[in-house]
Amino acid sequence: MIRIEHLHKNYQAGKRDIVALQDINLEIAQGEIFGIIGRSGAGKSTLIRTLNLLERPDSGRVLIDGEDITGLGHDSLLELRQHIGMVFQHFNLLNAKTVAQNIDWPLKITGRYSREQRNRRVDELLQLVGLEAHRDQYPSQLSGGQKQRVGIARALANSPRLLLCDEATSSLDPETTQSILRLLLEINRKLGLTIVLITHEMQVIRNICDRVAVLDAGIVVERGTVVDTFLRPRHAVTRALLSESLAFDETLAPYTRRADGKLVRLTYAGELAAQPILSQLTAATTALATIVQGTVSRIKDTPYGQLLVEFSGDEEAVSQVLERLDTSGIDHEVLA
Ligand SMILES: Nc1ncnc2c1ncn2[C@@H]1O[C@H](COP(=O)(O)OP(=O)(O)OP(=O)(O)O)[C@@H](O)[C@H]1O
Repeated sequence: MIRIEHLHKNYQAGKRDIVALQDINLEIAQGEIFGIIGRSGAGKSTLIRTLNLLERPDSGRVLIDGEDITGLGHDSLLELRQHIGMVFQHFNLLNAKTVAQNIDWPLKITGRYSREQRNRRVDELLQLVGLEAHRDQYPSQLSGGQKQRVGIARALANSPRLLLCDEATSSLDPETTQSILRLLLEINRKLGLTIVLITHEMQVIRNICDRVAVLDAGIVVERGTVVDTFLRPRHAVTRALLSESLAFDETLAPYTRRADGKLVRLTYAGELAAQPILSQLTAATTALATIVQGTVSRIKDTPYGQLLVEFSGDEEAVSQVLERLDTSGIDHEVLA
């Protein structure tokens, strides 16, 4: 649906040339939620803004449904932007207008609809984002989460093909973030809408994205399904962003290790997460399994586990467990 080819973008800051994007190549499929994550200054905003040409790349192409949008003239670009909704970190609402008027605004400026048609559409959108009771309030009377719901309804007004979210939850508290993420997921599923979002929070990616690209200094350093990227991060930047992932915490060892066994990191996902894997690995042996550290949780709809386990006891029994691990389908690494 979206193809980004050899995208480059530099900024000029005085005499300095700042490279914001370097040879970005990405494909984003129809109906998926695609996340772009990176540290501050990585180029995320620049990249997402090239998808509706709020930012013009210096070279490269952005194809949406096969059409190269970088070649569009002024009128075609305005037309295109009606089909690409955008949600902003700071909401960007019109403060002198009510909730309903804010949502109506993009409908009104097309000049295509009667007042009655617009009212009907605004009612539908208010219902979709759960703000029926706030129709006639002003942005100053709303919470951050409610403001973002208005922002989302407004972005959806013209039934876009694509929704861009620029740090849509970064100004919200964790609970409100979750409710906005649930809303985005619901919209994606109900409307089959493609969503591209940028964030610096892995939590956002983990909760709703299907695939992710990790951006660093204007370069895509890693990309893949969220499950794969989270459970098997390859690049140091991804590992650093994954602060919640299971880095071995040295300070735990004296408390939780028996210190005479093999310390093994186990990573598994999907059906394996519902299996009694430790019992199966040690069954009919005298080996003991001690959990040193661990997480069992989910990435979007995929359950997973990451455990640090010490297998101890009789040497032969421990070897037998390690052999079983090799044929188990569980990713594992013997650490000590
Ligand atoms: N208008 C501009 N003029 C000059 N430099 C810019 C401009 N906009 C962005 N930059 C620079 O380009 C690089 C990428 O910026 P960008 O805002 O895309 O990163 P980001 O990943 O979105 O960062 P943040 O998470 O802090 O918003 C940074 O070095 C930034 O300072």
